[in-house]
Amino acid sequence: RLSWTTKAATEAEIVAAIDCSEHGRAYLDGVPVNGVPMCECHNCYSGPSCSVLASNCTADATTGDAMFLEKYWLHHRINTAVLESGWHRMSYFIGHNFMSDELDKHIRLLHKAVGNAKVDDKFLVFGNGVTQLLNGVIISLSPNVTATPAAPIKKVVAYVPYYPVFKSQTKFFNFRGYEWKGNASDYVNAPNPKDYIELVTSPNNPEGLLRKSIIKGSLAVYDHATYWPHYTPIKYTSDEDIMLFALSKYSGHSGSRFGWAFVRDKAVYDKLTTYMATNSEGVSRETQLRTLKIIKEIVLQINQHKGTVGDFNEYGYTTLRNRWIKLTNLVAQSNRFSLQKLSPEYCNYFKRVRDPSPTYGWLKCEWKQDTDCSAVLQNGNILTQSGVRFEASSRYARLSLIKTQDDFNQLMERLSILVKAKQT
Ligand SMILES: C=C(NCc1c(COP(=O)(O)O)cnc(C)c1O)C(=O)O
Repeated sequence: RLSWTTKAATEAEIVAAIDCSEHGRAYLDGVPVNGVPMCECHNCYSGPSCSVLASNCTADATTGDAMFLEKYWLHHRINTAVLESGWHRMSYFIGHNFMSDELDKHIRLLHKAVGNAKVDDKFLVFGNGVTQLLNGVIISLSPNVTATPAAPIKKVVAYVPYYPVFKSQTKFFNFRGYEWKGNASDYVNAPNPKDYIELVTSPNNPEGLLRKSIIKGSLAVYDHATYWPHYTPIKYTSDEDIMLFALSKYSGHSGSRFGWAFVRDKAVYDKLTTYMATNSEGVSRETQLRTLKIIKEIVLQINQHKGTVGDFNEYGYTTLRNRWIKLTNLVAQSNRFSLQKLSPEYCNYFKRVRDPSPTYGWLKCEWKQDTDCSAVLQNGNILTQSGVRFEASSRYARLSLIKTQDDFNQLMERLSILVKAKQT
């Protein structure tokens, strides 16, 4: 018989039952109205229960907020709810280097079940998202210019188009041991490749192609934020010196701020754990508990229901594949736009050829006068990220395909008007 947990469980179920018309959500920590957390509505919706749809509202396809996975967690609510006591892990200390041993174990089990990364011979470091680990890894690979003033500083590069945070974060922290040096393709034949920290995103953000390092011998950091079956065929088990993974992209829990790094080299591991201790004393213990719960459910469903929609990976892939089919069919109706070319390929996880299901549409404006694609789309009430942010041409714009169903529907409605327009 439950006792002290009844109140918390009851509160959680009352809030979960608040009707937001499927166009929003109420949360335990939401702003209360008459003592009840208010509905937080999806884009274009408003009103106490998110039932009012603004006419001609602007679609927002800017962020990689993987809310398309929310429905899976609603279906799997029994195995993934976490009730946390008021005294849960109050101490600074947990497991090893501020990391839960149990979570370490289950992350490794997850990769073995999916087959996307070789993990047995590598150290594992948790971070507050890949966002925190990225700077941690760059600093860990760079010289301490105070201790070793003669050591050459590292040149941080990425092959265009690349994830804009690589440049903005590296320039923001501006540590003396490294500097941002731009497009990796400018240094392919560098005489001193070990001086280069090459950020390799695979699959790449924005267009979703699998990538490998292009500077032979560089210190390559593989950002595998989307190297999961939702987004790409698992063509090989990645076995790189440094590999980064993001819970935000895999399970959709961007708000939990959890990422992890597999590191082959012990010295780099030690520097990275020192960075994590110095920067934030590790990752919130609440987040580690929540992440463990989510990953345990994913592994359980893979073991019990692989290949059905009960399998998280199948659910994610099927949902995104359907969206990609709708988008490509719409864009094909005119010569105004084109999308990245992706082909069906064999996937080692699904053990079959699977269709493309990328995270983003990498849209090109083909009409001569449409030189600023993001502006063309904004004039059509669609917000996107301009190709310029990725150091690509302004003729490109990135469309996020992973937000809520409402977001995707609004994107498609607005885009179909632009597709049907006649060239003047
Ligand atoms: C949210 C977006 N990107 C997330 C992202 C991240 C962020 O991961 P976090 O674990 O959420 O911090 C890291 N690396 C790549 C290649 C990414 O695409 C975006 O591109 O809109």
